[in-house]
Amino acid sequence: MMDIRNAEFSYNGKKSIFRNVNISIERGDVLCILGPNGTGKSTLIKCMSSLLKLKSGKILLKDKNIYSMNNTEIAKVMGYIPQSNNSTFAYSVLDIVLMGRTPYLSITSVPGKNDYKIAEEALENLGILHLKDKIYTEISGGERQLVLMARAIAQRPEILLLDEPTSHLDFGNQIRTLKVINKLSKSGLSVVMTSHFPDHAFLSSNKVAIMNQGTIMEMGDPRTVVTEENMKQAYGIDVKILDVDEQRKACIPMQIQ
Ligand SMILES: Nc1ncnc2c1ncn2[C@@H]1O[C@H](COP(=O)(O)OP(=O)(O)OP(=O)(O)O)[C@@H](O)[C@H]1O
Repeated sequence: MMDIRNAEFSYNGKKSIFRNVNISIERGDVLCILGPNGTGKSTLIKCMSSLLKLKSGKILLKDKNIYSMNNTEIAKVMGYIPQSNNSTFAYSVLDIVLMGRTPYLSITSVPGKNDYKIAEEALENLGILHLKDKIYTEISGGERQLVLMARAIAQRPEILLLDEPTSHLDFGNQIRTLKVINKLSKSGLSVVMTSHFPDHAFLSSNKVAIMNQGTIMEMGDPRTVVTEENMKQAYGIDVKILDVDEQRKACIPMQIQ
């Protein structure tokens, strides 16, 4: 679905934010990118979305160089939700979600019955159909995050890039969002998300990458990558990884002195 080969990026042409990044994302993969503040997770996701151009290396989306594709071509395959979610215009929630259908409309056409159905289904899946007539700028930050997720789902992409999708969400909505990601990945959607919560890697991902000091420190199955040693190396803190049950693990910070 997506291949990142030997990627290097720099904002000013001099100091690299990251280098030697190699990632392969298959159909149905959920890749969770962990790592300390400022290590380049959002920058990498922006490169994957084509918003930022690599200094060197390649990003292939379904075997095509992403930088040779136009926006509509990309939008038919990829959804991207950035970290910040501001809007200046007083659109309704339903209008915002309908924007996800734009790649499928011609310049002169308006959304049809089927587009409304898809948009309402996306809102319902995330448990926020009741917000559909509210004004986007008048709902909470967490609700906005869910609305943008609904918009990306309504876009029916094959790969979804989510920059900290749970950062503004309450505990219930964090779990609900991870469940939706799980469900969508089972039907073939590939997801790349950044997170500050190692537990989310256990809950939702089949792959995890730890970004540290400008490169991918380790990548693979969450159980082998999210270890006490790697958490210490990446974040400089002691944690205990506990078996919660046979299926699940939890990453618990050690006592704060
Ligand atoms: N527009 C920009 N111009 C120059 N440098 C930038 C720009 N945006 C980010 N950076 C720098 O790039 C580095 C990586 O930032 P980035 O936002 O990708 O990190 P991150 O891992 O996503 O951090 P966080 O977890 O805090 O969101 C930081 O040192 C940051 O200061």
